[in-house]
Amino acid sequence: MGSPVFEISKDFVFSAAHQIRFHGGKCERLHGHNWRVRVHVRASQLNRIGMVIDFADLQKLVAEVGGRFDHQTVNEVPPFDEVNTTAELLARFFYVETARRLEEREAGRVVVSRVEVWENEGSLAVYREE
Ligand SMILES: Nc1nc2c(c(=O)[nH]1)N=C([C@H](O)[C@H](O)COP(=O)(O)OP(=O)(O)OP(=O)(O)O)CN2
Ligand SMILES: [Zn+2]
Repeated sequence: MGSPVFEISKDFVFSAAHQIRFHGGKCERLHGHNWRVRVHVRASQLNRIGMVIDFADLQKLVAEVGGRFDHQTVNEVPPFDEVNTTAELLARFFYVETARRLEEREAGRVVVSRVEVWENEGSLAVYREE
């Protein structure tokens, strides 16, 4: 039998405007999305009450990372004043920032496994590290 892995995820939704620099098409013009960010985290060992981490605590962590974007122009919010605002790069940002906070809180017991970012119902980018 393989070693056990538990995984949970939490969604965070924000509404914001952006434009994709150098796109060369319509997405270079300012437009908006209701972005959905799904952060998946995993652990081999559950906490003392049988959770990877409480959904509510994960929600707080992800909201700390993503709250800065809500009802803003993403291109004006660092680091996206210098980094392009693609779903791929937003996914990487949520991954790195959530991973840092989880490490501080859980000392390595819980790690981010992947981050999914939807720009709309049919357009998804995934970031993970191998
Ligand atoms: N690989 C990526 N491609 C595109 C990105 C991206 O982040 N990564 N982003 C965009 C634009 O932000 C655009 O607003 C979204 O594109 P799209 O999903 O094509 O949106 P539409 O509303 O035009 O989609 P339809 O399903 O065709 O209506 C572009 N590409
Ligand atoms: Zn867009």
